[in-house]
Amino acid sequence: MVSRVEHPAASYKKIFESVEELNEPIPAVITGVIPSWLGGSLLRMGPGLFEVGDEHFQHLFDGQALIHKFDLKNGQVTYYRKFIRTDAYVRAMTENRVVITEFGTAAYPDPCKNIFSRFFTYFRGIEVTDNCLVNVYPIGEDFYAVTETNYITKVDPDSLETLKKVDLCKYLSVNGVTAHPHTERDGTLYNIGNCFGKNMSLAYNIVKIPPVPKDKSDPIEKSQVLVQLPSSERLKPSYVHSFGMTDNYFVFVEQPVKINLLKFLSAWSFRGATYMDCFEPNASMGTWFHLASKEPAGYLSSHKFRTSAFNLFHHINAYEDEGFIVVDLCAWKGHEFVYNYLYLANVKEEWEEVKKAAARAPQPEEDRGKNLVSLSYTTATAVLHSDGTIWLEPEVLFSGPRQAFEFPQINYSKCCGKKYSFAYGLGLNHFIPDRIVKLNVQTKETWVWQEEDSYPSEPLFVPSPGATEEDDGVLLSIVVKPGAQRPGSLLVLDARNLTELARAEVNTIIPITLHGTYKP
Ligand SMILES: CCCCCCCCCCCCCCCC(=O)OC/C=C(C)/C=C/C=C(C)/C=C/C1=C(C)CCCC1(C)C
Ligand SMILES: [Fe+2]
Repeated sequence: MVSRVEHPAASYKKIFESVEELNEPIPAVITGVIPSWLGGSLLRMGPGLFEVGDEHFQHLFDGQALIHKFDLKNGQVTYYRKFIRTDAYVRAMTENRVVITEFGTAAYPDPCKNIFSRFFTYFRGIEVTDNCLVNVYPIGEDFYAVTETNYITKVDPDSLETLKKVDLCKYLSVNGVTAHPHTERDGTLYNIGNCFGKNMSLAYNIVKIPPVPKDKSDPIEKSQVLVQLPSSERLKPSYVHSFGMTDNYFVFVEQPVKINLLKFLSAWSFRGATYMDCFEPNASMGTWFHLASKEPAGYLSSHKFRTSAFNLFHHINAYEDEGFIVVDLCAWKGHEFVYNYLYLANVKEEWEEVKKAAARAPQPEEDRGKNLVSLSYTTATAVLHSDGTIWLEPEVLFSGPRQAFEFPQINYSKCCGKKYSFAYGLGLNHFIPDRIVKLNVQTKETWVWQEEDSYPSEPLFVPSPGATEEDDGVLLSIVVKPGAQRPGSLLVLDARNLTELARAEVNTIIPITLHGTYKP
């Protein structure tokens, strides 16, 4: 699956540019045949506004949250999008400037205010962003657009209207949770987040939101902390973007990208500080794996699993087999933070510059290990050392120079936490998304969908009704082809071999989307 594709025209810049929301859904022009059983909505989140007034957002994860929807019904498709009315968005629109500090862009006090109110603005404390550009998923019967802070935003999945802002701190002892919860068949939802505990102690809390109660009340009100995991450093928790879940265990990977809490708490009183300024690498800790049992919930503190340094954003899947826990991840070798390379100025460079920057960044490839684990199908190793630590070496499932397999998806309803064969992902070519990949995690066989000057998004797997095979279903991805007559499209691929079944094209550019949900 190693791509040799080049992008000299740099048309990928278009997916990092602002667009307007739509007043009503627009019909798409369909080629091919959309399976008749495929009726529902593809909901996705991403940044859609990259500047306000004369101020530009700096980082890929700063643009204001835009929700996208492709509706599929009776073989017809429409496309719709709306900006989420977060406080960050509404206040930016009202004041025509960045009002709330984003991940990599600082807000400055209003220059029109007098010196006293500007002074007090500095000391009002941290105004945490609610810019929910990362993902949208259901909690009970409701849908929420989310980032990684304590604020999540309830949205109407039909009209895309913003309904209400919810502060998770009211219900849970966390400073934020990931945008990648796990959901069980009955609707129970698990997530993980940093918690700056008592006496400045730090921990990661795994939290649980139950299914909708019989009285139909809001399940978020019944949230609870299930288990607490310790931080390797007292004042520096690691950045956490996702976690793994098997039938009986939670898997938390503590990566060497640290949040310096002192910097975090003090940085905000200085002009121009952002979340990005509070991260720092730990060059000596490597990467720590933590396990917690689900039932009864408890941290397994006697197990000290360690491996060499990598950045981790996305778990692919984890499962138990013959007494082992197999954990599949998208890893980036090294301790330097990959997000340092995702400033908009970098990803909007000309192609040769994009390639040079990606060559300096942590690499998605890994080295091969020795076969000491007794599972017949893996070369991954786990070696017990005299100090009680267990040193892990991975088996590399895919590796290519500056070619990442990222934004992984699986047949979630069938395979989450279970032994499985197929992962689907977005192929990043020097950070530019330019192909869709299917990977057989057992045999390492790959399949690729790729088209010239086309930039796809994370492919979501939708199973065929009554399917018995793991890969019997379709992949849905938003593809942007900037030079085309109808540059935005919904692509429907046969998940068995990545052949195109249909595409539904609209006459608008669709900016980059990060994650989303298919609502049947
Ligand atoms: C789709 C194509 C992408 C093209 C480029 C991608 C390059 C790929 C690099 C690897 C994959 C990265 C995946 C990341 C995906 C993502 O969605 O990230 C978005 C994350 C955001 C917006 C995180 C925001 C987090 C915040 C504001 C956290 C705040 C906090 C702290 C830092 C400390 C604790 C408190 C608090 C407030 C929670
Ligand atoms: Fe993510």
